[in-house]
Amino acid sequence: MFKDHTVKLGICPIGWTNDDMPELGSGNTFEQCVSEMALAGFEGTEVGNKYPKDTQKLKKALELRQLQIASAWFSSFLTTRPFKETKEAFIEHRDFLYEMGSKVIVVSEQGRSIQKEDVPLFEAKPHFSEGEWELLAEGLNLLGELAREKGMDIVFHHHMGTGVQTKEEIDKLMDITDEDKVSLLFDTGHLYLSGEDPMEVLNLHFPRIKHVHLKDVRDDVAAQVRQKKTAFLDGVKEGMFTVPGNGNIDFGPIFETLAHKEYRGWMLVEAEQDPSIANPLEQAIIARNYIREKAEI
Ligand SMILES: O=C1C[C@@H](O)[C@H](O)[C@@H](O)C1=O
Ligand SMILES: [Co+2]
Repeated sequence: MFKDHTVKLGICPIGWTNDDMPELGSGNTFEQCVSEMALAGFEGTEVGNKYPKDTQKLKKALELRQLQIASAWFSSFLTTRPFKETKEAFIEHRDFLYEMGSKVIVVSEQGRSIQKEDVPLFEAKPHFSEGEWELLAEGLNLLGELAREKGMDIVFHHHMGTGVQTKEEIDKLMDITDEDKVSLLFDTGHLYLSGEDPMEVLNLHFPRIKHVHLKDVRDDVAAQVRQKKTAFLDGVKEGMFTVPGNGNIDFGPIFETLAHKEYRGWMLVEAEQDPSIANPLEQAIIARNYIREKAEI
């Protein structure tokens, strides 16, 4: 299906330790996490809160396991804080990723996000005013220029509970940002949970997609989250997300389209769950086997 070497397959540490809820998987060490990623058959990862900050130490630990750093999450506050604050933090983050050999930088706008708030996920997401959209577009174009200084790209992460969640909002963001400066991260789980058709976003925005998160959704848990007005992080703890092959998304057409359109870049399994309930190594193996079967890689 995928031609040799066009796609790299990774897994994010969020199934072992969760940056938003450090109590989840607090006993799981960095070494266990990266060893199990390699054991399950992955070649890359993103950065989690337990990874060494020292790039030499991190490189050594990864080289021993033949893993690469695909990218790492960056929270921007372009709609709510002075640009200077986001810029300074972004440059530090960019330089760390550059040193680690990454080509893309994941950016998520967290201005007015309810991602970490105790409010109903399906009712309380922010809706940006025209002024906020302008701030976001201008700021992202500037971050894109800063990334380009190092030959890198920013990939914008649409996300549940933020101002860029729905297909309509993604379409608008792509429309008002510079295609040469702002690329898109395609996260299957966030689109599906929001009620969008991931295939529509994939087909429409494929030329801008430079990073992929493979996240599955359990329909029954998602329905409970909606009905009980649960918050995002509580939904995560209840098992709203899982690894591909373990939930209700059919990844067959998604893989076929990515392969057919000759996607080049990383695809990373990213499934935040409670590791005391969903054993991270077992989940990683389930995902790896499913991808081998469905995507033939
Ligand atoms: O890429 C991601 C990073 C996480 O921190 C986030 O909450 C998760 O849902 C996600 O998609
Ligand atoms: Co994601």
